[in-house]
Amino acid sequence: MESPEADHQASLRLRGQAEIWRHMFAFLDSLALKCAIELQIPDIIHSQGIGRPITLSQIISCIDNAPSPDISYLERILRLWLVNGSDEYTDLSALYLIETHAYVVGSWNFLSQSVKEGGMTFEKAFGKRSLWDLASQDNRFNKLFNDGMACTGRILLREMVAGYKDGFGCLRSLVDVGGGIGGMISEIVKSYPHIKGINFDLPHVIATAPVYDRVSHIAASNSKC
Ligand SMILES: C[S@@+](CC[C@H](N)C(=O)[O-])C[C@H]1O[C@@H](n2cnc3c(N)ncnc32)[C@H](O)[C@@H]1O
Repeated sequence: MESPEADHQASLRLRGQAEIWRHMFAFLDSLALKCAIELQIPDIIHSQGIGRPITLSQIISCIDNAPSPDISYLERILRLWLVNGSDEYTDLSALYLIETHAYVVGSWNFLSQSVKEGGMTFEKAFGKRSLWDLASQDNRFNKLFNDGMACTGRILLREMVAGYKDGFGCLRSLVDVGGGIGGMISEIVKSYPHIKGINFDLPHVIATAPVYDRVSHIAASNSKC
């Protein structure tokens, strides 16, 4: 039989190992949730109505562009994931897809290199100075990024307008610098129609911004940031 001290050391080693395994696979929850969002599973379940059960076969039959769907994979994802229902104002799906995108996650793999030799992880991973540079050359990512920003913007803005009631009253115009596609400024001028809104962002972002009443979009003169 081992001594109590040896037992204690062995138990510490095992706990350390378990902790490393936990970190090693922590990404699985994030990526399973990303998969569920990409397949629009929350929307499919939500469209059934709150509290109404839906079978795996019903879910899989509602997934768009699935030429040969595999129900066993769907079952594995749903074992990892629960639905609470969502609404337009609390839905963080678009932001989640940014944060788990290869451009965002990829640069973290260069952290140790940056510690050793300095320089930005993002530049080492992708040869670009910033996420904005990449977005300007990748239309799909540009849309994903702008939609993701707009979804957090809506959530923040709802709280801001509710809590900051008199703060906007004295303003005649308001500029949102780095305002993305203008979601936040458009909501402010909707609640305060006397304000003239200006949305300022990079050209590739402004190019995709919707038209809003009482909001002018202005593109920054160059994309260096
Ligand atoms: C974190 S996002 C915020 C987006 C926006 N506020 C929203 O909530 O939707 C930062 C924004 O700054 C913009 N940006 C970065 N560099 C800029 C620059 N030099 N001039 C203008 N906008 C810039 C990006 O394109 C991006 O839309």
